[in-house]
Amino acid sequence: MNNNDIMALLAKFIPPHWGRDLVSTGAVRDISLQSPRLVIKLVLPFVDYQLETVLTQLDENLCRVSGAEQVEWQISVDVATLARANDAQGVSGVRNIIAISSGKGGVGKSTTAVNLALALQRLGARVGILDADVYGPSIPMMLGVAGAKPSMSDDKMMGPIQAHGIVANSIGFLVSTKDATIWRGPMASKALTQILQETRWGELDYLVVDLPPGTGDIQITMSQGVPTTAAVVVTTPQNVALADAVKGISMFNKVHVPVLGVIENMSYHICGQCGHQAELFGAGGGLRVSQQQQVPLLGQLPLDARIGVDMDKGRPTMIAEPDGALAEAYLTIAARVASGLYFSGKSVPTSLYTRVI
Ligand SMILES: Nc1ncnc2c1ncn2[C@@H]1O[C@H](COP(=O)(O)OP(=O)(O)OP(=O)(O)O)[C@@H](O)[C@H]1O
Repeated sequence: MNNNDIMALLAKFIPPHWGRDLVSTGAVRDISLQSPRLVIKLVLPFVDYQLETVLTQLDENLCRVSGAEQVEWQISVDVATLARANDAQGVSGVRNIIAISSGKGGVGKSTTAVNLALALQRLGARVGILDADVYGPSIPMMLGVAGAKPSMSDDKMMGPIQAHGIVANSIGFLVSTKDATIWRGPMASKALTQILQETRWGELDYLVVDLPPGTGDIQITMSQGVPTTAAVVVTTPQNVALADAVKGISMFNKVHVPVLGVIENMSYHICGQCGHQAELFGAGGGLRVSQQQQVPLLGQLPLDARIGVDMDKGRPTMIAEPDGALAEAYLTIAARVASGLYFSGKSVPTSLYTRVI
């Protein structure tokens, strides 16, 4: 067997959510013929969805080249740490921070952030979520842990709340919304920095940060105070939301945070009775924005009553219906976010960036 022939086959293969092939990504770690099997060991620098299924397309050719009768793919994940977009101090143990924002309120940013965090976890990552939405912290309720209080240790570090396999902290656990609504930008930003730095997150591959909606001073200060790796913008297809999504993308461009793309939420409605699909808020808006702004459209999610109902019960759709079509949509978006993040920046040594205290 000639390993070069096998590497040549692998080097031609670009998996669906990837920007590059298996070999140049550095994912191929070992190839060995253990007759009758060809064993290929991959270590992925980001989580992916359904890669195993996709890779079987290569099996026939790999068997022909190697003389093996079957291919065994051994896949594990070691999420790469990407360089941060700004000089803000890194967070102990946290490899990458993904900011979720929306130009306009009420477009489903928090709902999407929670399901995205849970989808990343399902794909094998260690995930945390920080609810930085000072003016409407909804994540405690969405995760079914409203009223919980982070534990406090002697060194004044908070222990995050555990929910559905991820860890969470929220301004909502710590101050009343009434107190927070009168905060101005610097104060909101200070509270965010504090909660970010003074939580014992543990080892995380991705920390998802749910920013308050809008593109004003508060959001700018906040995005500068957080050692963000990249951002995602959530919008609905309505013109007014799209205009604000463009403002959101411009804001991140101004502060040099890479935008991984746009998620269009409430894109269409499927009638529960007859299955008819209706574009209530107009069609193609998210795609137009993504093309104009030259960022990917990461996915479209339907307006589906179950998404809201599940959230209200504290069991997000990713948990309530883990094998349903909606979960599949979130998993696909999560895979695009994870690979987009990896390909958007420069990998750095994890040990330098994620000092654990
Ligand atoms: N795809 C969807 N289908 C149906 N309902 C949805 C969907 N996405 C969000 N919702 C519902 O819309 C409402 C607003 O969602 P959410 O709180 O996530 O928005 P937001 O953009 O974070 O709001 P805010 O600007 O207040 O932070 C919630 O009641 C939520 O359950």
